Amino acid sequence: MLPTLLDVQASVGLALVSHLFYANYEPSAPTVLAVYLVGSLSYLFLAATSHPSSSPFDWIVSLAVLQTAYTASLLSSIAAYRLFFHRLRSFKGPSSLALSKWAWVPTDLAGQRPAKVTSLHATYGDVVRVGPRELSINDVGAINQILGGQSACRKGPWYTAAHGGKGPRSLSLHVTIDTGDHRSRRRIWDAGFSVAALRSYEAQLRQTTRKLLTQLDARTGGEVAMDQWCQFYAFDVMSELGFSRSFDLIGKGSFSKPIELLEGAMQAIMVLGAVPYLSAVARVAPNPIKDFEDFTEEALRERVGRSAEKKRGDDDRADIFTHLLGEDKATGWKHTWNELNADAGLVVVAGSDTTSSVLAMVIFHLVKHPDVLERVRKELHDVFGHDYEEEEHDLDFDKLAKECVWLNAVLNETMRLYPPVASGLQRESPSGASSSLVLNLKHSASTVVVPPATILSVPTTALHHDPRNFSPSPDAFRPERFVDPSKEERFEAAAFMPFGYGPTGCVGKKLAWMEMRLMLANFIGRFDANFAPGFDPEKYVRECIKDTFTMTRTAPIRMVLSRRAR
Ligand code: HEM
Repeated sequence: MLPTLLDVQASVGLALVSHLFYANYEPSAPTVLAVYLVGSLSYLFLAATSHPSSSPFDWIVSLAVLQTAYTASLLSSIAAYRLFFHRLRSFKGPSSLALSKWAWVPTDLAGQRPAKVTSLHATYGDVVRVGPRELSINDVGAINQILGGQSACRKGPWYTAAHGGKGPRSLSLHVTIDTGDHRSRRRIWDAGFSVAALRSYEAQLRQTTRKLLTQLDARTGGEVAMDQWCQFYAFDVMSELGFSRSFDLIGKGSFSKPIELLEGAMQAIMVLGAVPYLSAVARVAPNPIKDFEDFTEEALRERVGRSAEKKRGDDDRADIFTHLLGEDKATGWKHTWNELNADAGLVVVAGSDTTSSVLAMVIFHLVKHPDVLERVRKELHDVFGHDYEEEEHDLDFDKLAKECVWLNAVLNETMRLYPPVASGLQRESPSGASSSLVLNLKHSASTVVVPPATILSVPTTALHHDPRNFSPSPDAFRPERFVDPSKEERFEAAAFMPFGYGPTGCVGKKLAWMEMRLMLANFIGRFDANFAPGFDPEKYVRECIKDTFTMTRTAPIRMVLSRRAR
């Protein structure tokens, strides 16, 4: 028994009807699978009742023919629609990306999305179609309109995919899409990073910095994986300031298993975020970061258990959870257990990979540019006196921020060259039929009309490396551009956005700055550093830096430290 021509035509017709339906009500992966399953079982039932003399093998062959006709027609119809009829059809970009976001998977697996987006803008211009319904806008004028407080855009489907299908009141702040909910929660978070809160973290920050220096001291003369020590430092800081409990990676001098798992899983999050269908499938697979989640949940449980001691004043250390366990005074919003749990993971992830990447890369660049290192060191001596590198010398946070211009410039320049969150942050324009968004582009002095329900991003790396924003030599490490921007050919301050922008921008920015300045100033004072024998910095930059939403490295930055003579 083979299907008749009429059967095949019916399959093709059904595919076209499905496409019409799918175009209006974008289905989830389980819905698509359910349609296939129900359709197939119904066909088998019909075949069995109308052709009882044929064998089950014949019915299955017949079903396979019809399924192939259905799938091929559905995919062809979707492809033709996306290329020739879609509301974004007039925007330039590679056809592969207009057809499907699956085309991003090889690039994301290689961790090269920021470089690829930058090269797409060089080829196609400032507005590029980078997905069936997605545009990348490489223009400083679009930042406020897409990410700013007045923007009608909200977080895009990447964030839904990244939260792995958790229900409402179970999400972390970062993946909370509803703007009202985000605002209430953000106010609670903001309290944890207020001036007073940051002051209360200073002593702990100094203590962790001392611990790091002591451990590095013990390793002078031998080889150290400098980037990993920066990670140990940042993870310990976040566990201590997050939950008043140390992961103690610095003490152990190695990663614990949950943190290692987390690092491995970041790439998966990047790929799954690009292709939401994949994330639906991944949801039924074993959770790769279960150990990490159990670990942060356990830390949270212990922390909540200690709340009573803190209230009694037996433990007066303040931490970020002191604030997250409170409520928003304006709306009375109080976090659920699942939200607190998700935020426990967020504290660790958001605060660690980012800060550690900047520290690793700034030390890398200072070793590569000894003249700049000397400049920073001289300034530290001028500000703090010649004995500032003495042990236990507590550097003043305000002086580090306000008087150490070169120290701040090298950190800024590192974040310009290697923003730790390197790809554009995804937002979605409103979906109502009359909700087109008109963006005013600065460089081309033109406007672009963005159709409703378009996914948008402003590509951070492309902006940071654009000669129209930073000149001369936008790809070179030139911290002097931040020392005196007025002397630069081009310095577009608004195009520098390593911490994101607007109401969803980085809540931990000030803490990150305190941590980075303190660690770097102390490190520079105490150690001379060289690349380890055989380490090739040029090759390292070319081959070992990957974007997995936050920056990761595929090999250690090998250095040899020596203690500076007093
Ligand atoms: C150099 C260090 C850091 C950089 C470059 C950085 C960068 C960013 C960026 C670009 C965003 C926006 C992400 C988005 O819109 O999807 C963000 C958000 C966030 N960051 Fe940071 N970050 C850093 C350090 C920290 C630290 C130390 C913390 C402390 C916990 C932190 C906590 C957060 C949180 C909670 C969010 C989500 C904010 C929200 O959705 O309202 N970050 N960060």
